[in-house]
Amino acid sequence: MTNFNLPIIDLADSSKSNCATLLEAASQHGFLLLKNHLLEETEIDKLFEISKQFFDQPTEIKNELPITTNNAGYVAPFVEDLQEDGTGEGDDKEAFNITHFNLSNFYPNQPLPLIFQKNMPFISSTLRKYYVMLHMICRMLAIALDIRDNNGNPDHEYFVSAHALDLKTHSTLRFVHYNAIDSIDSMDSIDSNETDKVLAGAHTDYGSMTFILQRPSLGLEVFDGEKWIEIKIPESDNLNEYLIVNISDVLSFWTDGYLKSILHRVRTKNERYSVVFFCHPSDESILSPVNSKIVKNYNGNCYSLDKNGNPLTALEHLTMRLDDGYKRI
Ligand SMILES: O=C(O)CCC(=O)C(=O)O
Ligand SMILES: [Fe+2]
Repeated sequence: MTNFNLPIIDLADSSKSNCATLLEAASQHGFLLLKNHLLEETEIDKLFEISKQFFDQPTEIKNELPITTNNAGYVAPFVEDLQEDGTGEGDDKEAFNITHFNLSNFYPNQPLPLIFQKNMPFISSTLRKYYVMLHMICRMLAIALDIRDNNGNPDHEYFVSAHALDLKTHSTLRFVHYNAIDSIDSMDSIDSNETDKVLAGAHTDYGSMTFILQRPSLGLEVFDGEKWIEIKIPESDNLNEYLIVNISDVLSFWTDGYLKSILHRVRTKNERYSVVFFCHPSDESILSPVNSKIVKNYNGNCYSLDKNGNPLTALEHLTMRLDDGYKRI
């Protein structure tokens, strides 16, 4: 399988030329690596510790708060099927979703297992940092796209405003655990030439952008239109140097497809943990293309309409995608 070195974007550099570099990465590849991001090594370690503590528990305990139709709680193996083309058998992974945040204090309005409850002050402080990074990236993209308001004046806060902290959103923090393949019973179903197995089916993400942390650093693959490509993270002494960012559906709709929401999946035989933060704009955000010359000239015709021909809201799009992914609940 081909490897792919993701473009690296320095979050500490807000110069106009770096905004343009970010836009190019987001429009060419849809996946990128952030360096000089805001998460400390100790924080990332702690997120994975909390995750392991939760998933190490017996199934009955994990299942005390099963996933709800509005995406909160524990996702047992095979409950979710991310594979978009309908050929999937369900994902052999388990996850816990924390969602419905009150963005003024980053506490969720959902019942939580004890392990997450105990660590909520820490988790909230991490979420606050994710939002700072989200806003920085939103602003850089808007500058590079040179978004204008109705009067033709620069509106470089357009994406930031859609993610304002006083709005209702479905941003979601997800802890995911993939089993090692030799502990999976269904070895027969694995192609004899293949040592790895798809553990999260091919899909695009539903929000505006996604931040991904993974341990170990392998298993993520993106589809380049013809073939699957394994994402390679550059060797570094510092395990936490890079944070993966994945441009998702909402930013793609807002830019008429100029920014790419790329099909991706997880395929590995190793035990793997990931901590994924799905950023969503306010539920009411309209998913129609922004006022930008670059977007107009691109003319991608790439956004969804409802049955009356109106652009979808972020919540309508999310609800549609969740219904599709959780056929089993
Ligand atoms: O586990 C990962 O690294 C990413 C999983 C994923 O793509 C998703 O849950 O949307
Ligand atoms: Fe994803």
